[in-house]
Amino acid sequence: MADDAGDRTVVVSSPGKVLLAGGYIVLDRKHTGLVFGLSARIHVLAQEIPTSAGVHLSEIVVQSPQFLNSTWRFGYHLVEDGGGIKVTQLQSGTPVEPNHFVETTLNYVLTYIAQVDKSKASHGFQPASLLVLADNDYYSKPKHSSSSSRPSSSSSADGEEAALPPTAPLQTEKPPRPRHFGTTLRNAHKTGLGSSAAIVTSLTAALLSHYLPPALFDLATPASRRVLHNLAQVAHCSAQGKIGSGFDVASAVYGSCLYRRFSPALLGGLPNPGEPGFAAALAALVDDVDGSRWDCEIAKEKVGLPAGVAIRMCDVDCGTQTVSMVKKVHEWRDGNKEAAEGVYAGLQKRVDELAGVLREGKMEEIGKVLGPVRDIMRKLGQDSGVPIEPESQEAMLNALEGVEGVLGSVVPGAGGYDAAAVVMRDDAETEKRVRAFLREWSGKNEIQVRLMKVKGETEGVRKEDVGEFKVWIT
Ligand SMILES: Nc1ncnc2c1ncn2[C@@H]1O[C@H](COP(=O)(O)OP(=O)(O)O)[C@@H](O)[C@H]1O
Ligand SMILES: C[C@@](O)(CCOP(=O)(O)OP(=O)(O)O)CC(=O)O
Repeated sequence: MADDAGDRTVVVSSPGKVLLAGGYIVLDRKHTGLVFGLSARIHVLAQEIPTSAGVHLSEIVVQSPQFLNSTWRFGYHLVEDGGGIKVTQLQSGTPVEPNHFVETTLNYVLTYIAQVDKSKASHGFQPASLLVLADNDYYSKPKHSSSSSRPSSSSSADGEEAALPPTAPLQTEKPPRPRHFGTTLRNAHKTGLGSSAAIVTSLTAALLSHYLPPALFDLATPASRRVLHNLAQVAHCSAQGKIGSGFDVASAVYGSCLYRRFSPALLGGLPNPGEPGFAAALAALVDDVDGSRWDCEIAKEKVGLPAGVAIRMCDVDCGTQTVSMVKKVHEWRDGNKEAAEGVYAGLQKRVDELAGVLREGKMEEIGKVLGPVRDIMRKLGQDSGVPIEPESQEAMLNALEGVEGVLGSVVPGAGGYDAAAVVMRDDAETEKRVRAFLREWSGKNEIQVRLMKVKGETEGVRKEDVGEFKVWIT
């Protein structure tokens, strides 16, 4: 193991997101969306893998100890003709399902690192272990589990302990104890907080911080955060099939902001990983030395939250397909240009108003601007034949808005059946009333809705104190 191994151990975390207003319109560069970061974070701990003298290992291992069968081992090689670093998932023992977002991120980030630090291209990468720890709100509690604790060894009938590192996590307070969900990642029920953007961002930041010297990458500097943003956007877009506006990666890096997307054409000329010229083209795009390529706007100063007000998320026990919803809305927009322009401009006006009201702390006006946001989203859904604010959500939100302390509500992001955002007074009494309301509503209706712990928060990516994660360090 290298002498400076201790210094290379790093923990980075990024927040989840809620697009409070601006769904669909934010896909168009003419418009903006109001996005808040969330207190639920995904942490990635990067550390060297210690090797015995004489043993040569060239592996990068990514593990998600909260899920079954979630250790991904990768070998890597340098591709000729400037094709960059390509990783290959290694299988041994029980076959492990590929993790497309992780694999894609490794291809992009290792290529970038080898391009800016030539010693990596010639001498290779020291083996590294990357541990992913997601705050529990990213996934619904497994139905059979009664408490927040990780299963004990004795309760492990299905081999889930095998996914855990040798030193078990025992911390109770900070950071919150990560739950084992007792399932594979594929079968986990996501709550829609933006896990892929947060993991791609944290993994990218952890790899850059772990492998590059501070002179080349230091998360504390605006220049490095720009590199992180650009690289994470490119990797996430590639893994996602270039369909999103990138608001989720922007908020994972910068936290809450009014977001205007980058031109989709920006990524058009980039070869795929492994293709000739990929490495140089990627580094040029990410570094964007003259600042001419990345035209996204991330306005943090336009976003705020009045003291005593919280944005809270409700998890609704139903699924929603963002991609097919976007496709249908776009079909409607393309066939009804004039009407769509009116609806989009109307929503933009409300997005700006909402940002202004929240920023200026006008608590009493929050409901007055969120109401019209809901009306426009509902109408957009009706016009395009997409359940953006379906009747079941409409009825629930209308009733929820009658609970004392609730200032307004909205179906966030693309809308649909799976989530609701509530802007409410940030006190225990309001929380109690909201929980009681949701319990009663779930009892009387055929949906299960629950208030999650997560709250809107303004901070983006950050380095964490490694000492708080020492039980995970091997
Ligand atoms: N804890 C985790 N560990 C490893 N990969 C994860 C984790 N959570 C999410 N991912 C990655 O993100 C993908 C989920 O992305 P996606 O379906 O777009 O959901 P979301 O809307 O939450 O971003 C997973 O398939 C996996 O590749
Ligand atoms: C439609 C959108 O404008 C907003 C979607 O927001 P969600 O928060 O619903 O997104 P997912 O987490 O991917 O389901 C698409 C976009 O801007 O990427």
